[in-house]
Amino acid sequence: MTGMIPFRKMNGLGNDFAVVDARQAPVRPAPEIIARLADRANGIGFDQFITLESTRSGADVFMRIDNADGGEVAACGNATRCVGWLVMQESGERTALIETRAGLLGARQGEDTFTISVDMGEPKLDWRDIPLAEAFADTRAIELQVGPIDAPVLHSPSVVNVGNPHAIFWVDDIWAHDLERFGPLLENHPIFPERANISLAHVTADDAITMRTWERGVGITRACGTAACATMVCAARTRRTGRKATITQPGGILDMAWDERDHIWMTGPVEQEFTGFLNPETGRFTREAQAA
Ligand SMILES: N[C@@H](CCC[C@H](N)C(=O)O)C(=O)O
Repeated sequence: MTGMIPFRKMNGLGNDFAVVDARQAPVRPAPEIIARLADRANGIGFDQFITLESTRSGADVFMRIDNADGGEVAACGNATRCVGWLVMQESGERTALIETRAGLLGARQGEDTFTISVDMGEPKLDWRDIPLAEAFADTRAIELQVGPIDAPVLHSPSVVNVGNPHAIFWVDDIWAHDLERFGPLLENHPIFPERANISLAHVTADDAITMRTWERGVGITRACGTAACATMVCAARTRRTGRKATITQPGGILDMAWDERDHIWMTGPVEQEFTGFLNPETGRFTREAQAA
């Protein structure tokens, strides 16, 4: 029987996480306990549950990621920055190497302690890797639409996998569409056998994009790091922008670049909110203190 264990609440641009340390003793709450803890009315309230585990890969830490619905996923950009920051706090170094199910990700301190850059690796562009349920030779714009066949309200998204699957719909106004309604329909569309994160993106300049995201397994988020990575790649691939852009989401701004080695770089803030204790078997929790 496990007792109460410490957690810390963190966020990157308002995309928030409960982070637990399982490097000394295993911690693996059941999906329904994670969903209960994620609940904003009665639980801690978060988008992802992050577990730090030990690893023999040579990385500093393995980061396990569970969505608010309790489903495990391979990638989370904003949490990678938070975990990078935590590792750097522990080690006193200015870099960190984080193992995820999507690969090894390098993080480094930015212009101040609370700004972290992460190398999110290479995008996967082939339809089989996204994955899609049917073949599309060109994933810059796939046949998928919402609304009447002759006057769709959303159509022809760009799709990409940046450790997790994303579809980006290009629009003129990210607030003109009912993402709360279309998000769950598109997330669960049969074209996406592993479901997908769904974003609306508006290119405002050659180096600036505004966007918002319906996250798979979560819903509307204030920010999504991997969605920003996906949007950078898709915007550059479709020649809507160059290979560097600021991406503005409701929670704030990320600096993005898709470099000449095909790696995606994301730079943005991390924040510690408070600490507490939780019981991973029962979902009971207490909130302890405001983080310094
Ligand atoms: N918030 C994340 C993405 C988390 C995972 C996503 N919901 C999925 O199911 O793939 C980010 O910052 O990237």
